Amino acid sequence: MNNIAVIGAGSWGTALSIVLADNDYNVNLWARRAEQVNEINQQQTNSKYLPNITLSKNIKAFTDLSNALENTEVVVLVVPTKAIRETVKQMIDVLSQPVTVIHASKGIEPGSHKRISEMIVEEFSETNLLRDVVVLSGPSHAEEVSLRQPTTVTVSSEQKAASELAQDLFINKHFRVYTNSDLVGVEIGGALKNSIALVCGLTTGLGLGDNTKAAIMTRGLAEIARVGVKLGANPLTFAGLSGLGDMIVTCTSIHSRNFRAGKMLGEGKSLDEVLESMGMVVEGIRTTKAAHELASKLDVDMPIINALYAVLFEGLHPKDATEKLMGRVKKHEVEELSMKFLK
Ligand SMILES: NC(=O)C1=CN([C@@H]2O[C@H](COP(=O)(O)OP(=O)(O)OC[C@H]3O[C@@H](n4cnc5c(N)ncnc54)[C@H](O)[C@@H]3O)[C@@H](O)[C@H]2O)C=CC1
Ligand SMILES: O=C(CO)COP(=O)(O)O
Repeated sequence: MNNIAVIGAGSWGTALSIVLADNDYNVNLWARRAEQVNEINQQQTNSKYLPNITLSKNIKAFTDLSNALENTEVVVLVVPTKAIRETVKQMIDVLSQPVTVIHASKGIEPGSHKRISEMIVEEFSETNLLRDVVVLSGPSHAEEVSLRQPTTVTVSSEQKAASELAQDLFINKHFRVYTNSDLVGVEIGGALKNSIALVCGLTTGLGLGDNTKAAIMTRGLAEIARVGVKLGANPLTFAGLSGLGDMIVTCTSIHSRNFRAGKMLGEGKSLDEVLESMGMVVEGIRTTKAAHELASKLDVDMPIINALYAVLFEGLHPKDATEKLMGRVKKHEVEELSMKFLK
């Protein structure tokens, strides 16, 4: 198998294409806009998403999905969470062979509270076109992966062989890939850290410092672990690359769109102004809706996520949200967590 389709030519789809091309695969990269496809094929650049990076000639771009999916057994799906279902539907319309789908998106669907692998399986359910579904997640900003800086990620699937296949496809001397059998934990950690990065950005925008950021990251991870364990995740996954690792990178990196969006909100910009100026997906906004609903449905204590929801969608001022969080009733730290895990 030499052809791999990468569906979604934003920053992350393009960076993953670079890894696969470095590993000698022919990459069929699908993008929606013809000018972007022409730029990739003629100039070997994708300047809106990864400026100053030259792409390998092994990466060929297509606007036609059926051309991109031709002769491929593996599809790497990297569109924003809100586009997962419609993109999978379009893939099903043109696929003539079963495929393994490796998704690398991070989010949860509001309303259904489905993880991305669940949405993919649901959309394929009436067909015999899905072999396996795998998630690839971890601390990995596209900007640094495209510069071949040392990066580590996790792949997870309900099928061990499928996660090992994904590991073999992507691993190289710059990009180290671990397997983890906890699909729920890997997807939940990757999705919810985006909300926590928005909060870290918000407090930074308010002029607060590193103590506050460390508090949000640590207590945010406790919230993620609580809801993840209720959904069946292994608590140890949250101490790994797709949990703590991704929390650190997203809450501290200048590359994080979620952190940058939160910072602008903290500085007083409106949500609409922020989203307009980003021009790239800020997954944490939509995922916060889903997480807020999940917390209430599963009766899980998620004070930081709920405060963020109130700031984003109910007009609560971030300063009032901070005061509210700090004025909560006294709690134990470790006992509280371990009790929940043991339940
Ligand atoms: N950028 C990064 O460093 C990383 C991103 N991710 C995740 O990867 C996913 C994609 O993110 P990026 O590539 O960064 O986003 P991006 O904003 O750079 O690009 C998004 C791409 O999706 C396309 N798109 C937007 N709406 C679409 C639709 N309705 N149908 C089909 N395509 C559509 C856009 O044209 C664009 O090519 C997100 O879930 C993100 O959380 C995960 C790890 C790292
Ligand atoms: O998931 C990411 C890095 O691992 C990307 O985070 P942002 O979407 O906030 O840039």
